[in-house]
Amino acid sequence: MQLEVLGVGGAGCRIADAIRAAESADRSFLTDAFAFDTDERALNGTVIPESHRYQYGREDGLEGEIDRGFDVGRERADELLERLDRGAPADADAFLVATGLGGATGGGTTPALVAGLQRRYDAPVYVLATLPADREFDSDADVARTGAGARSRSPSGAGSDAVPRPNAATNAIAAIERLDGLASAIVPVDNEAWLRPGEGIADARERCNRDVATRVAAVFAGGDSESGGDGTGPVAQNVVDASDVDRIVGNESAIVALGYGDQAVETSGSRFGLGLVPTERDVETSEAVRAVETVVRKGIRGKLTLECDPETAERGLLIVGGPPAWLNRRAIAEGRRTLQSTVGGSGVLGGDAPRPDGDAVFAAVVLAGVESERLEDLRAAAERTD
Ligand SMILES: Nc1nc2c(ncn2[C@@H]2O[C@H](COP(=O)(O)OP(=O)(O)OP(=O)(O)O)[C@@H](O)[C@H]2O)c(=O)[nH]1
Repeated sequence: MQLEVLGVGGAGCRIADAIRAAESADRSFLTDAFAFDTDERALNGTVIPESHRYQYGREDGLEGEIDRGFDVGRERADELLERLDRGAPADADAFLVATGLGGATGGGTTPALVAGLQRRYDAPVYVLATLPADREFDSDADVARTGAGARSRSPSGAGSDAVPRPNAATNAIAAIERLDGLASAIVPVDNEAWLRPGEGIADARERCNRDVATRVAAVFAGGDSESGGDGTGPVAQNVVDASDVDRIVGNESAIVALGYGDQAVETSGSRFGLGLVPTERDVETSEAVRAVETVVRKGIRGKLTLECDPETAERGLLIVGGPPAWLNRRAIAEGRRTLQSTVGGSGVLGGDAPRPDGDAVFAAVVLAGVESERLEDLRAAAERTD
C-alpha cells in the first residue's frame, strides 16, 4: 500500500525521517514524506528533501502553550496542505500524521491538519502521536538521573527536548481530545514506557524513532502483492492491503497499539552457502514453526507502542514476514488463531510478507480499540496541573 507521511513539530519530523529511512529501496510504501515545523533548526536536522520541508508560524516558539498552538494550526493548516501538491497525495491509500504530544507545535497543528486532510481526500488519516514521559513534567519522576544533571548532559542539538515541559500532560490530553472524532485512528507511542531509567528524550529518541519506524514499515509495507517491487519476487499468499488495515483500525478514532517481534534466521550467507537462497526443504519444519511461534508471541505479548492489555482490543491484524522458506503456513494460521483468541472478537485479519533478502522472521501486530491506563494516568496528571 502507499502511505503519505506528514511529520509535524520536532518529534513528528524526526519520526517521519525515521519512517523514510525504514523504507527499503526495493519495497516502497511511501508516496511522500513531509516535515512541517515552526523551528527551522529542527527542520534542517532531518534528511527529508528541502522541497518537502516547510517552516511555518513563529520562529520564536509558542512557549509550550497549546491554545496558541491550536490557533496557529487553524491559521496555517491550509498553507501546509498546499505543500502536499509538491508530491502525489492523491495516490495515497492512507495518510499518517506523525507528531509529538506534550509541546505546542505538533499537538497544536495536528488537529487542524487532520481535519483538512479529511476534507480534501478520501483516504483515511491516521495519527501517530508520542505521549510525554512523566519525567518531562514531573520533577519527582525518575529522579535517578534525570533532572538538571541529565538536562545539562544533553547534546547541544537537543533543543527544546532538554527543557522540562510542565504543561506536557495537559497539552497531550488537550490534543488527544481534539483528535477524537477527527482522526481515523490514533496510534499513541508512550515515551514513558520506551525510555530507560535515567534517560532523557534526546538520549533515547533515535532508538525509539527507529523502533517505531520498523513497526510502521512492517504494517504498511506489509505483504505487497509485488513483493519484489518490480513484480518478480515471491508473492504473499495473503496480501494485507490498505482496505484490510482500514477494516481493522476503523474510522472512529480508535486507540491502536502496535506490537512487533523478530528473530534472526539462517539464510543463504550462513548455513546454505553463499548466494544460495534456502528452499523450504532446506529449513526444518519444526525450526520454521518455532520461529513463527516465537515472533507472534513477542508481537502480541512483547513491548507495545502503548502499554495495554491485548485482551481489551476489539480487532487485530497479524502480518508474519521473512525469507519465504521460513514462512510456515500452518504456523502463521495458528498465530492468527492465537491473536483471535486474544482479542476475543471476530475482527482479526492476517497476512504474510515474503522478504527474499531478509535475514529475520518477524511479526507485526495491530491491536485496535484498546483501553490503556496510561491515557487515564496522563489525564489525571493534567487535572492536577490545571
Ligand atoms: N519518541 C520521540 N518523542 C519525542 C521526540 N522529540 C520529542 N519527543 C516528545 O514529543 C514531545 C513534543 O516535543 P516536540 O515535538 O519537540 O515539540 P513541538 O511539537 O515541536 O512543540 P514546541 O517545542 O512546543 O514548539 C516531547 O514532550 C517529547 O515527549 C523524538 O524524537 N522521539
